[in-house]
Amino acid sequence: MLVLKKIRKQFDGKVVLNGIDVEIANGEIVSMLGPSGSGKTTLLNIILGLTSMDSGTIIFNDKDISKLSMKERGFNIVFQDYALFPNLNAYKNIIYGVKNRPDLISKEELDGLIDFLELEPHLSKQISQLSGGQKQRVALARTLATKPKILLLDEPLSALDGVIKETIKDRIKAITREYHLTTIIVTHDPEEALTMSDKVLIIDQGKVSQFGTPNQVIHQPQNNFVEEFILRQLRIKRDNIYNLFEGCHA
Ligand SMILES: Nc1ncnc2c1ncn2[C@@H]1O[C@H](COP(=O)(O)OP(=O)(O)OP(=O)(O)O)[C@@H](O)[C@H]1O
Repeated sequence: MLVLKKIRKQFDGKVVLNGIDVEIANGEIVSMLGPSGSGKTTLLNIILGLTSMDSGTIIFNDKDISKLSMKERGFNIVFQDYALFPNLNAYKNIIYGVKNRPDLISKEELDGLIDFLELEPHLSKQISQLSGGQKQRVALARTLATKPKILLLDEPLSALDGVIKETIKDRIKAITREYHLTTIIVTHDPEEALTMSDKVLIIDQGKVSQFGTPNQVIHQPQNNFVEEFILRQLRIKRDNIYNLFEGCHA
């Protein structure tokens, strides 16, 4: 279990996280949802160990990891822009973090991962030759190859559209279930959060606005912000689609 206790963070005197308390069970997929600037990426980076917090405690499987370095924590992230190495082909990108670590992942496991993400046909391609969805899968494979104890994804679907988005969504869900991997996803899209996760962590002005299952968020919004920000956006989306169909019949 990952326990965040009273996490606080300021940048240049501006409070970004104002006492975040959350418990995430092992194997759970949690989406962090909130408007732009609400502190989602900051919280993700604090969990990763990339950004320091001003105060608070992070407990992972009963151990206080607050002061451990990023490497010692053993979590890993897929960045929003994928951060792939353009001078290396897809395969070299995938094995980048495990090149000299046969103890970490066996050849069979690596092949299994490449197979699961359907990356064989693309292994020798340069990054510039890959589509958005293929880049996303290479980035995912590179991160998963390091066998992270927690997988962190920053806006994993934002650069993708349509069918590719749905495919990647399903694949992320399938792979995290397969590996029983605790996964924390940053998104600003309510639909994405509600359809991808076991729990949704809604952040507003540096505080937890609601933390619950998609069902709880939809049927028991805990406050005005959840009602306005999340449910209103979904209603607008739905109305737009219905209006479109009505337009077709006219
Ligand atoms: N390194 C930094 N130095 C100063 N201010 C920062 C730094 N990183 C983030 N901030 C500020 O902290 C606030 C929260 O940023 P953060 O990136 O965590 O928000 P977010 O919810 O992920 O937003 P978005 O959805 O737009 O990515 C913003 O006002 C941002 O300008």
